Amino acid sequence: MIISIWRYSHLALAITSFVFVFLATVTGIVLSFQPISEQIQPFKIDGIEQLNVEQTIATFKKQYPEIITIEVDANQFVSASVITKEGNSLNGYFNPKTAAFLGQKPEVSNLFKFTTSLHRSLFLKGIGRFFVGLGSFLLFLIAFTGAILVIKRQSGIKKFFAKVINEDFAQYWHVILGRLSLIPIIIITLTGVYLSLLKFDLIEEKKDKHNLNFETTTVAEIKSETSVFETISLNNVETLEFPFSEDEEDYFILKLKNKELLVHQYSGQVLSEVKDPMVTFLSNWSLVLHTGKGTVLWSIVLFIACINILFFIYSGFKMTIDRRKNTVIPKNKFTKDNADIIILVGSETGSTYHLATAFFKGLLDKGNRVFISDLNSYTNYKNASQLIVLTSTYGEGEAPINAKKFLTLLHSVKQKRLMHYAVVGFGSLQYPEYCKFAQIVDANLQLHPQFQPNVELFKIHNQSESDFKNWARKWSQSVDLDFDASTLKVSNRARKDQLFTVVDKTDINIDNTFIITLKPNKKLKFKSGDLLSVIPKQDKVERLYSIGKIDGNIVISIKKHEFGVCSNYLYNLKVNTQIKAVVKSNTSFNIPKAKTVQDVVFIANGTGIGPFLGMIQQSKPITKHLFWGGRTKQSLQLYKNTIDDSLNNKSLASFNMALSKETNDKVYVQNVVAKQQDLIAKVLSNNGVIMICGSIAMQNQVLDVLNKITTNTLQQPLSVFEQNNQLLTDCY
Ligand SMILES: Cc1cc2nc3c(=O)[nH]c(=O)nc-3n(C[C@H](O)[C@H](O)[C@H](O)COP(=O)(O)O)c2cc1C
Repeated sequence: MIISIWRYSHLALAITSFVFVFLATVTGIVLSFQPISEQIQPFKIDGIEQLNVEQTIATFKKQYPEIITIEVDANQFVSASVITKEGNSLNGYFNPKTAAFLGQKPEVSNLFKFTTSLHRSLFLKGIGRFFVGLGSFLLFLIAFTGAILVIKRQSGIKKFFAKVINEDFAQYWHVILGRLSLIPIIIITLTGVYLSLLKFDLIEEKKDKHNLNFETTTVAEIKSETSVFETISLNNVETLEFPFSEDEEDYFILKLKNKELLVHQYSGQVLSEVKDPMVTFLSNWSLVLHTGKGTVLWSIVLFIACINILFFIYSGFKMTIDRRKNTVIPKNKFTKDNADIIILVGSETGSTYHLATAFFKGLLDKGNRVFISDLNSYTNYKNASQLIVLTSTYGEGEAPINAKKFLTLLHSVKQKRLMHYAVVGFGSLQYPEYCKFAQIVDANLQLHPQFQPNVELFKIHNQSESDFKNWARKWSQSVDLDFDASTLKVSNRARKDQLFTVVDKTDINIDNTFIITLKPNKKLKFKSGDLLSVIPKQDKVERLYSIGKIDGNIVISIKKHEFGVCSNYLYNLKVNTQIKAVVKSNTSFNIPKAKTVQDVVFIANGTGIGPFLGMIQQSKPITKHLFWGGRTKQSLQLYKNTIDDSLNNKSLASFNMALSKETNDKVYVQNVVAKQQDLIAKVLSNNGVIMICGSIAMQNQVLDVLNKITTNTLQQPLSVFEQNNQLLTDCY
């Protein structure tokens, strides 16, 4: 709940201040170039810190009979106002070492003038200034609430800069850039607020007055001490006003960075010194920090910070819109009390709702009485016999936002009927506490007297649709429901189709199978085991194909079904034509990293070999073994060259084949796996991985065989290796 307060505050502040922040940022980007454009002008003389004021006055006096002022600006350019020997007045930049005139002060460009007005007051004078000041304060609050959100997300201030897992572009960069530009943004906003308060006289700059009379100046002339001008280097000067006349009561006014001195014009003694109040010190620093005046480096930091603010506006709103789009609970047809099946969803950013909704609709379509809600709405259900919990995990193994109250409710709400339950955890293997909250929910339901499990806790990495369909299949079998999980229609999240060119397509073989090779038209990152999503125009239903990557192309092995809409569509594509599709990453079925795993066993039947065709060719220092089941020797022809090449160049260590229609004794892939139990046991005990792709029927048979092998030879059930992520499946 707490995190939601901070998130809503962050969002509410962003929405209310959007216009001002946007305008201030865009103008800020333009204005950050002003100090840079000033610094590149040719008026800077190196080494002015080695000159003292005495020397400078002497140099100027040699050249000009009368000097009115000398100034040193934030860029360390020296300007002066003098009268020449010819009696002309000369104003502009000078070389303090020679008193030579360098040029007139250039006019501030119209672009900077215009942008400054817009930045300061939106051309609305006082009221505009007020709103800009307010906008600056709101941006400070946004940065502050953002920092709190990062602390919460990272589970503590100490982990503020710890690694962030990249699951979503907008979210990842919002956090990464937010952390990096937090300090500059806080500085920009606080100095902005300070400067506004100054403008409205809400902060008063009370300067002390000099205490000087004629007697002081006369006494000063008598004492012969060294001139103060000799002790002050020129770069510390802001302005030096020369005496109005030669009368001894007229003096120099020397404005330094932190004080003002009145200096006797003949003796060089300090007649009076007034220190700047704290307010002036802060005002000067605020101006420098807010505008970058005089420093190219800080101007660049300000520029980058402004660009980041624009990115935060984009990524922040994108995340909000995505979240809103995602977290729509579908309309219930049945009430909680007249439904038989209750689906409760736990989700932080809404992704789980896609699969939950598809499942809910699939069950409804089959005439089931289903009710869906979020986990925080858990209550008693009069007629329901099945509870399904679909929940993600957040923070460090914590409940997502709409599930925080669930565990308390579970123990306080009295459930009159005995219910069967199933829990599906959605998470990411990149987090150490993988699907932890689902585990906690499952453990609590196990201990609850009113609940009985019907399938084991099921964990899903990266919202894998195929894994979810596998679970849905298992669950529907366990409750004896006529439900075809493969027909679940999952809505397409902001689908961005890409173009692919058909570069090769084989004829169909004896089993009506063919291989299609597609080349992405644009550079695309993908791996063998990822999924190609195709939506044929005819029925607009998404199909997912496991892909292999060979020479940067996508290779798919497809069985052409007589009335199969998508398989016929793909088969009828001609070489060099283009198709629209999307590659979906499927990290739970990519070949593991060679660092962690040394041996991998691939098991497939039929077209399930597709992703493995890419994997066996990869030249990773992993020992790879392939088991494949087909019907006849001819069935192998499609894949033979790739397998032979891989065996020849040793990227594949062994190949075991089972042919079910070649001889009378039907041999299936699970039979050849059973014969290689030593290899399987060695791979699993060596922390290796087994990957299975193909039909569900084959998967079930293979899992039985594997379980026997692990139980007999390693004295552990297969589930132990499954929990250890040593068993990866992608079956349909
Ligand atoms: C900040 C953050 C923390 C996460 N922590 C975990 C975690 O501890 N364990 C885990 O398995 N997944 C974790 N995840 C991954 C999410 O559970 C996963 O992305 C899930 O699919 C999100 O589903 P949802 O959008 O429905 O909440 C985390 C994600 C984020 C952004």
